[in-house]
Amino acid sequence: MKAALILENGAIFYGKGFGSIKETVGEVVFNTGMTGYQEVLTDPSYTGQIVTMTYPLIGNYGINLNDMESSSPKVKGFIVKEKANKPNHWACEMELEGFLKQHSIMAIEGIDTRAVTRIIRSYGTMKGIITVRDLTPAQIKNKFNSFQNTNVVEQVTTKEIYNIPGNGQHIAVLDFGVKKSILSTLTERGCSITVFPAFSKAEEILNSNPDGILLSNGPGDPKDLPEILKTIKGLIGKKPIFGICLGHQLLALSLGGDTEKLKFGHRGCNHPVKNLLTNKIGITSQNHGYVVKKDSLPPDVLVSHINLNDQTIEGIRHKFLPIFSVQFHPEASPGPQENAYLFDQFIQMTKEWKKCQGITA
Ligand SMILES: NC(=O)CC[C@H](N)C(=O)O
Repeated sequence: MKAALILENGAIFYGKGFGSIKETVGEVVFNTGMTGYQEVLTDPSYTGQIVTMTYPLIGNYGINLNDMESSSPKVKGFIVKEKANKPNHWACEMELEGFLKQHSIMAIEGIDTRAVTRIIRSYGTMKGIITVRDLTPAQIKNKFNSFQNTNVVEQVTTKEIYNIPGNGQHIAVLDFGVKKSILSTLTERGCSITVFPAFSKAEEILNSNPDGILLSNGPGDPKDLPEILKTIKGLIGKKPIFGICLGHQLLALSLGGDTEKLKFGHRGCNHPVKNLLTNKIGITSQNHGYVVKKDSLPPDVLVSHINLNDQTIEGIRHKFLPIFSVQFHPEASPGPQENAYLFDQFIQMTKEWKKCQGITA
């Protein structure tokens, strides 16, 4: 069925609708990964966003239940150049189209996604509509005006506390839309995990007596979450803390720093990041539209990592407290796994902290 992608700057691209045919509006962002579309679709941090993949062939290895980053796709829409109709992979359990249909996600194929990307790179991230109707200019304007990407963390956080057993360190994960691979990376290291809803109080989290606290990734603007900042302020100095992506941004805000929106964000699998403490460069997986503002951090917090493409802040570390965070995704999925050492550092930090507290590990 003929469908159109309408961008906020007036550009219209025509293609073919697939998945669940229904109108959708969201923030259009591009991802430059050559593979990993399933992890992208199911990463809760994309809630409210229409994702366009720059790589021109999507769906060629199908969908498998192992690579889900959450129980269902979270994107608001999906834009591809060519949808592969006959996936081929030993692990393939389903086709992309059926998967999107099953979960009511509208997608469009036949779009020059690199042209869309060039528009976003020039004008900045903007809203978009995927539709099969002929909308009038007034209808388009209305659709754009009525879409705001707010209250997204509450859509994806767990409603209930739950535990994942393990024999190692006890980690409390504050779930702002946590990716499954963050939990599995901790599980692989033997951790016992308690996952808390995003709006839990600091007291509740501390009462579970964790060895460390992980602030997860998640969708939306960190400044929309003042309640969570209050919680994090109540955790700082009490336990070791590790923040990832939204968790990193929230941590920076809680420590007195500031965040801002990037022109078009970082989403892909090959962003070079320099660890300023070791001088080593890692290739990282990324998905973020906001960033910690340069020179906004208080004197007791240092910048530990920077992005070598645009020199933005990619990691911070407290000078005295066992607290650090990164903007990129050390759990990868999709992307290179060479940054998983950060999980080991965090676990080591929780052990040392315990010793300093005079508690035998
Ligand atoms: N992956 C994430 O946690 C994203 C963080 C935040 N929503 C951003 O876009 O910057």
